[in-house]
Amino acid sequence: MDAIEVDGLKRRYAKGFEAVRGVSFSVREGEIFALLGTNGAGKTSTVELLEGLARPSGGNVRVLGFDPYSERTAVRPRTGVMLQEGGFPSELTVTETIRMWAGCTSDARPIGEVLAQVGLSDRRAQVRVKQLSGGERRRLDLAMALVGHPEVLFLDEPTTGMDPEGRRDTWDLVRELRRAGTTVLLTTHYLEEAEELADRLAIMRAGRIVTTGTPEQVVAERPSSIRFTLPDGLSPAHLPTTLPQPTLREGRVEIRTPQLQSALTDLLIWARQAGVELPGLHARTATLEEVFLEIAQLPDEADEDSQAGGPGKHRAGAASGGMEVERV
Ligand SMILES: Nc1ncnc2c1ncn2[C@@H]1O[C@H](COP(=O)(O)OP(=O)(O)OP(=O)(O)O)[C@@H](O)[C@H]1O
Repeated sequence: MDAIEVDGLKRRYAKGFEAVRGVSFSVREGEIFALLGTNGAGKTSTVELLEGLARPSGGNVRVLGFDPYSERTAVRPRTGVMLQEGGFPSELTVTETIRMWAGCTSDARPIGEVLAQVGLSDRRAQVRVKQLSGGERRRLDLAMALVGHPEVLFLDEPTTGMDPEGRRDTWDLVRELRRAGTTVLLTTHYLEEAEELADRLAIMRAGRIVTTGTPEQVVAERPSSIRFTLPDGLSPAHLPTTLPQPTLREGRVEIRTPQLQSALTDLLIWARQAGVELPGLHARTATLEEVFLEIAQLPDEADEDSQAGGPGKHRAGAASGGMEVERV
């Protein structure tokens, strides 16, 4: 059994707007899974269903084998939740806030231990919540999520507002939790965060998952690129015909290819045989940012087609592993 199982999940808000349109994925025990997507893609709407905060309008969710909405009492004590907005009483100190929360939690961990884990011990522990910086508030949010020994942890944009050091500390902490066997589902706008932490990830757009897999799998589905400056006296027509059609911009050649190794080999053999230097030669696989931007820039009208189930243009299905984007 996977720690989290999501199948055909839908969420419709008042006035019929469908924010989650049939999402399926699973998170294995002890895995870190990242949900990515532009603003409004449906990440929080999805995560709230997994947290049992609302009933899905379609599909199924299982967390540790239970329905988090109808079997909330079985699931809630075993999960930790870090919402986007903590909403703490601002007059309480850090210690008072966490003590209050620990009082509502069965089998709470020692407060000092949790505060030390998120870097809020010593003098910061006596500061009032209203005096905390944005990043410190996120640390307090995280501390609350960790009070009850969670087996599954939901982190909604955990490092928003943190400085680079705070972000690194949080990443280390999340990795430490994974080593201890905690399952983590996080949403983030930081692609670097997903690359650093996620064992697997999914990119959402307009209520659907467009692509999912390990970070390596997700980028491997996009073409790699080879770039160099066109040597004097040569035009793209001189390049080996086995290479994909190159583009030329301000003297730089770009070749986009799904077969990086073989294209690069062809290019280098040709260059050696022709006695040609390729200045500024640069070859690399796609980046998560490129994949993300490509998905984010899909035309808007495609959403309507996909919501209506119309054929053609953009078919971004509840993914099981592949890039499911088609454009005419
Ligand atoms: N309570 C609500 N009632 C109606 N529509 C809502 C409600 N909450 C969210 N939405 C809409 O649902 C869509 C998905 O929102 P959601 O907050 O899930 O996206 P998100 O991917 O988490 O975005 P962000 O990155 O900005 O947090 C958006 O169009 C949003 O306006």
